[in-house]
Amino acid sequence: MSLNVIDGRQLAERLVEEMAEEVKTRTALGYQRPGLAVVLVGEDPASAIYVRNKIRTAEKAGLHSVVTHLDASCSQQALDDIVTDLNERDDIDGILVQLPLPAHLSEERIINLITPEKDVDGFHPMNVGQLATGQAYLVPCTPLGCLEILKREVGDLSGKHAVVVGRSNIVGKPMASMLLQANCTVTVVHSKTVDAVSLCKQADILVAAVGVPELLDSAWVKPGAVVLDVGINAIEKDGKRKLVGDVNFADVADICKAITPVPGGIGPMTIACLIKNTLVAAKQRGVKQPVVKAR
Ligand SMILES: Nc1nc(=O)c2c([nH]1)NC[C@@H]1CN(c3ccc(C(=O)N[C@@H](CCC(=O)O)C(=O)O)cc3)C=[N+]21
Ligand SMILES: [Mg+2]
Repeated sequence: MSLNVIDGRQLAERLVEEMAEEVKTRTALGYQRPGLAVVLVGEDPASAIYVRNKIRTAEKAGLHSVVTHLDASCSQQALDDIVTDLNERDDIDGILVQLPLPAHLSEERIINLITPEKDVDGFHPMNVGQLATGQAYLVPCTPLGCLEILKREVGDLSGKHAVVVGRSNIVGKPMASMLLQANCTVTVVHSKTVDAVSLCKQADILVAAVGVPELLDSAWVKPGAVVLDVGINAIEKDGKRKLVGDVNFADVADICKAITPVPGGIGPMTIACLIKNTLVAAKQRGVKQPVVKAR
């Protein structure tokens, strides 16, 4: 079987270019530039890199962006105040508070505090409920990126057996909702599942989101399956730091129809979908301000 390694970087770049065109058109019509706010608490180096990537991509798309960096020891009240202010700001369409938060801060409280209209992560219970009832508005970026890839690689998903490995609120659960909405037969496999391997082996579409380095090898994959690897795990190999997914790429690559690599697969698509959600939020809010043309 000829192997198809899905180039998430290239696809994401194309999506961002398309969105940049759309932003240009909208601003030319007098709409305010879509605005994305990212809030980072603490000094985790991986989080800092992700936030920088998000802002760089937002700028490529022509968005207005604001980063708020709070000290790791900041109070819940200080974080709440920042979010409340962003909720009210007219120049901000999308708000993302980078997770995980330091242990003394409540993620649940922040997820509930971000106004659903600006919740570009799609984590607010209102947006989760809208997705679950087929009224999707803002949906989580990582599964949305997965769906974009599947639309291109598989086309019509109707009747396909999709197996999602992992049941997090961020990836597994919303991924299962979206696949169900697209008329797949959906199985969710998790740590308490009996015989996960044989269930995965039946998948036409296999989404791995467990956070265990290279857990899924060829025994888990049906020949001809499309495999999406959501995991981003830093491991030591031959004394060097290396990023690997939840799938043993080398072992699986020659039996599947298509596979996303790590890095360069789902990660860049997640960020492209964050920009997409910011545009969705901006259009829904529809803030149009008079344009004063300098001459
Ligand atoms: N509120 C919130 N929303 C998020 O969406 C969110 C979050 N918090 N916290 C952290 C995770 C992680 N995440 C990634 C996004 C892109 C890449 C990405 O682009 N990765 C590249 C490069 C990775 C690298 O070189 O380190 C790749 O896979 O090719 C990775 C990870 C979003 N997250
Ligand atoms: Mg996200």
